[in-house]
Amino acid sequence: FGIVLTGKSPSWMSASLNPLSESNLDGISTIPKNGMTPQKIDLSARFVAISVLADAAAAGTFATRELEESPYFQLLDSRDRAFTRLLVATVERRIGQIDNVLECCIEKPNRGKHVHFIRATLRTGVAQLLFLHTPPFAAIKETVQVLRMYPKKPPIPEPIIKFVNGVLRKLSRPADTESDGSSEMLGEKLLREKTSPQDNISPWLLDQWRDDWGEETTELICSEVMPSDNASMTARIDLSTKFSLAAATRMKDYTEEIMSLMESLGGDSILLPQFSIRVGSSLKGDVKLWPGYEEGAWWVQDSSSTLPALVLSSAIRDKYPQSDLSELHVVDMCSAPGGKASQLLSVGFGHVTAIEANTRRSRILNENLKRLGLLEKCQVVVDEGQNWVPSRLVHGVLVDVPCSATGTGARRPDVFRRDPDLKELIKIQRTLANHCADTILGKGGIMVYATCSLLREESEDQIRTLIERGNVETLPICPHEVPGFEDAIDEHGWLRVLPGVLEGDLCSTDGFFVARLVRK
Ligand SMILES: C[S@@+](CC[C@H](N)C(=O)[O-])C[C@H]1O[C@@H](n2cnc3c(N)ncnc32)[C@H](O)[C@@H]1O
Repeated sequence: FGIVLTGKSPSWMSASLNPLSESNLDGISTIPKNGMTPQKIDLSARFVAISVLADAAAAGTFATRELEESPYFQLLDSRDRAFTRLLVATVERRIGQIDNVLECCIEKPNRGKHVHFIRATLRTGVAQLLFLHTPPFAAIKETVQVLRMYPKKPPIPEPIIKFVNGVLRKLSRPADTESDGSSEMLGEKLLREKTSPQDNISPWLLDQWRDDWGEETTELICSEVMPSDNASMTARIDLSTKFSLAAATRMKDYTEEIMSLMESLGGDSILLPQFSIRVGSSLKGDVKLWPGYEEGAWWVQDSSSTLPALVLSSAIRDKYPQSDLSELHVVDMCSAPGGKASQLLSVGFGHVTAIEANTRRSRILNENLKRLGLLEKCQVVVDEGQNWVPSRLVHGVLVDVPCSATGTGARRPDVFRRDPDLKELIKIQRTLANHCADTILGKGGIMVYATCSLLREESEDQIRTLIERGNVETLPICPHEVPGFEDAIDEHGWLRVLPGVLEGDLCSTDGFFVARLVRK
């Protein structure tokens, strides 16, 4: 795929060069304007990965977040997209170890104009050599070639290109030859001797985990979310169906419907204990192209993320046994992209108010509910939750507060490198939780507070403070309500899911916290 860019020092990401616009596609064959020499860009997966990594590093953001929005990424075919995603995710997941290996063999790091692009190229090269096990010849040649495609002026000088080539070649050479003739690459030896998977997690976060959960459990969490071998990072995708919550709360036996959906998703998908489906490796690529997506048969939702709606629904059914769920009003506070709202709607609540502060995310929420055929019964409110007051107090509230998202790091490695404004997050979490308990929930109503955080400060500590205010108390979660997660119930009757701690298939699930309360 060759694109000819014309003009002065173009920022390859700039809106004026949006490659999706007709004029730029025409530009592939246009004669250079302003007498500038056209630059030919080989739009390969490696080029896109390196460019997005370099731009993200320059902007202080994360490439895994920016990638899908990149106009050049959208021009790649689906195979190249998958490889680009893999390259970017591997670099960002392993960035601490990659940089430590590079530090061992670069005496004077480049600090010039091209610093971000060069660093991104080196990191992408090392990621392929040491974590993706790409044959060294291809990994080095194709990666170094990207430096010659640098899309801005001035081009990267040839001596620098040779230097990058030299570093990657050095790392790929045998370190020592064993007596049996086998040898490991220098890069592999450095990786083994000088780095540890924990180098990829911010030290403040590791310290906090040690304080919160102790050394042994922190080791378990780390080995699950950052295994020493990249090969064990299998892509785990769990789906919820419209039948899952009703089946898990034993409202109706939907086994047949769920099994038939599983079959359509490939013979290697498995049923999780709370009726999520974990898809097998036979399903690849864009989830939007998988069977049943268009028809709204399922949505992507991690199995631990299904727990808040599960324990809310089961308590409301116990509390109001005579009522039809369609008569009850529940609020889904902090709703986008709508996984939990979809569960509540699919189980039959007749009146669900979904509140979301972020306009862009509320559009995604709307689209998701529409695709699933659930929008009709849902009132979507785009506002800060603390401003919303119901005309009548409601029967249930699920408040899934914004948080550090540290429980989702196995899938979104950037959360382990971010430095979130915890003070601000804790403040908004408290404001939202207090507002739900004081102003939204009726007497005897059920409230569920949830975070996908691995920090007590955002979870257990918040619930303690909320209970101390006096108008809510814990309604303990019982083992029979949370199939597969029984061992995650703590001494208070709250659910604390830590990656790597549960047995079997649920061992790899996201970290989550769920507390259920009742309004006094
Ligand atoms: C953890 S996510 C929610 C996930 C969602 N419950 C689901 O299951 O798909 C938190 C959401 O809260 C939203 N948010 C942040 N502050 C908010 C506020 N003050 N009021 C309402 N929503 C807020 C964020 O935009 C984000 O979409």
